[in-house]
Amino acid sequence: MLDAVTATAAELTVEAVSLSFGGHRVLKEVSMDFRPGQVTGLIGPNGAGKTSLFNCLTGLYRPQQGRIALGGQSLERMPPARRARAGLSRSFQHVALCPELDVLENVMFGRARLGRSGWADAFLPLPGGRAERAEARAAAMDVLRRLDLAAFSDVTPAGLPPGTQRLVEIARAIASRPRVLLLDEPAAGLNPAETRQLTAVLRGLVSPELIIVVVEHDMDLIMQLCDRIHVLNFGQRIASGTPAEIRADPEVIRVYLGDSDD
Ligand SMILES: Nc1ncnc2c1ncn2[C@@H]1O[C@H](COP(=O)(O)OP(=O)(O)OP(=O)(O)O)[C@@H](O)[C@H]1O
Repeated sequence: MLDAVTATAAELTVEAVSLSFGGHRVLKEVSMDFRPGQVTGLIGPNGAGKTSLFNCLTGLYRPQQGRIALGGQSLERMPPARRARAGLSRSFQHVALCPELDVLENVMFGRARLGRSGWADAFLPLPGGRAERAEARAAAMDVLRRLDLAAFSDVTPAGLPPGTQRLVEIARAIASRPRVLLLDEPAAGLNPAETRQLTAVLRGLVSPELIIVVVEHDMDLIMQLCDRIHVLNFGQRIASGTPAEIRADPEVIRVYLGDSDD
């Protein structure tokens, strides 16, 4: 029989990843893992390489060295679209919802990777896509209810407050039932009340199969939300640990927390 460790879902692993632009080394032999059932924070000063590492995970950037694997399967030769189909889902620093679609349709768009007949069938009135469209609507509506967004299903995103738009983005990201949810500065532009709501929503998403990774400068959110934290500085991992361990790490305090966690 499998023991508890081997029976858990797949880990996302980064091994000795290095990335350069011209002569500028942005990531230097970075190794870390991201575990299912946990929220992992990725923090560090501006320019430390956090977004670049996200871009390596999603396939937007190709590291010159190192290995990235999900459940032991190398992602190296997989272009971004295939990684998305393999279960990597991402939200961006700036809200990137489709302004012409209403909230429900935006979330349905997130389900497109699960569809058998492609995203066009989810929207165009083609006969082959009718059943799939109904299924996608129902599933998207379920996600909206889960995030307390059902009341906004038929409005377009532009009229919604920033915190609600952010939650719609997250709804779209989880509608694809990802194995890995990568959130790049989800609290950017939100007020404290919206940030608290976001923290609660993200905590509610934790499930045994799902890997959640959050890049964020809001240390209250990071410390409340995360089970583990990795810290980058000048492209190098300088610490990994629980929030309490990271808070007490002298190197992390020196390069990052010293003037931001007061
Ligand atoms: N496409 C690119 N071309 C050249 N340099 C890049 C590129 N992408 C990132 N960089 C450089 O890599 C370094 C790390 O940037 P990155 O955006 O990954 O940092 P970050 O930790 O996410 O910062 P922030 O907290 O400000 O978002 C920076 O010096 C940046 O200028």
